[in-house]
Amino acid sequence: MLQASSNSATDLQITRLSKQFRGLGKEVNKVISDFSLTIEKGTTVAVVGSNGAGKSTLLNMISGTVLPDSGQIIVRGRDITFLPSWKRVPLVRRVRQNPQDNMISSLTVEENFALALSGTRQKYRLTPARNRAVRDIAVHQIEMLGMGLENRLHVTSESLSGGQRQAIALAIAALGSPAVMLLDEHTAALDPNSAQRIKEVTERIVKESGTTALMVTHDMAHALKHADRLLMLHAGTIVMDLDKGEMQRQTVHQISAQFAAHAGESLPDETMLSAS
Ligand SMILES: Nc1ncnc2c1ncn2[C@@H]1O[C@H](COP(=O)(O)OP(=O)(O)OP(=O)(O)O)[C@@H](O)[C@H]1O
Repeated sequence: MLQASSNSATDLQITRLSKQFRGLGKEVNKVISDFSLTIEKGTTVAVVGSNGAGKSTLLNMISGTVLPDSGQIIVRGRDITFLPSWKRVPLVRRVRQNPQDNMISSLTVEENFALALSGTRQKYRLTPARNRAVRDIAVHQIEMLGMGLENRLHVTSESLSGGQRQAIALAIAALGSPAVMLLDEHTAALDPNSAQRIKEVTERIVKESGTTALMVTHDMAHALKHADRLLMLHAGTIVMDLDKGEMQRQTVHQISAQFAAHAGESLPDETMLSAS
């Protein structure tokens, strides 16, 4: 495996990444074009933008479910650009929008932990579910959530609410403090109260595990409150990149007006809804 050089303060370094898809009529859709990004260790970066801007495709390439046409992705100094997704597990974790996609519904919470733990050693199997050490780790992770879910280790994940599942998914994603956590609209499918709870839990989990988070969201208020940096995407490129100071100095409407000036179109209604 190629060991790429990168700054030790950098968790994620993307260089000149491009991806295009071909339609049935062979028309080419350039989804991500010449995309470069460097993220400092422990930073939470929110990614917002137009519909179809390429946000999910970007996360897919970092998690390895889609391979880029060109460019390079380096995580903690390791070139993962073409590494199979399962081999990225120790470095990159993802929490998806739909709670059902984050755990195996028919397995208990403890078994889901066991599976995830064996995956970090790249040998997926359930045997460790009977292991006391797995239980201790699961309890420790669940305690971090502060939601009183410690007594739910032996229920199947399908019997948990959507918010409880997303919370457990975050605790599983934080196992072993991965370099990068990808949060893919992970509160979008929840009712407002659960979404608010999960946003707070996310901030705690991300900070406690010292991980770098890349958080795709259509919730502008969430992005401004919880992120250290805001990237705004349009047509596969970054049209705005604001640090915390710049995010705090401007109103949501100023940011949105700047986006419209750069992108030639307004942010989607659902993005502004949360901030109005
Ligand atoms: N596997 C695929 N095959 C063909 N086209 C794809 C594929 N995946 C994504 N696309 C196209 O790439 C473009 C970007 O899609 P993507 O899902 O990355 O956007 P997004 O920014 O996440 O959008 P949204 O905010 O609406 O979820 C869209 O035009 C989409 O149709």
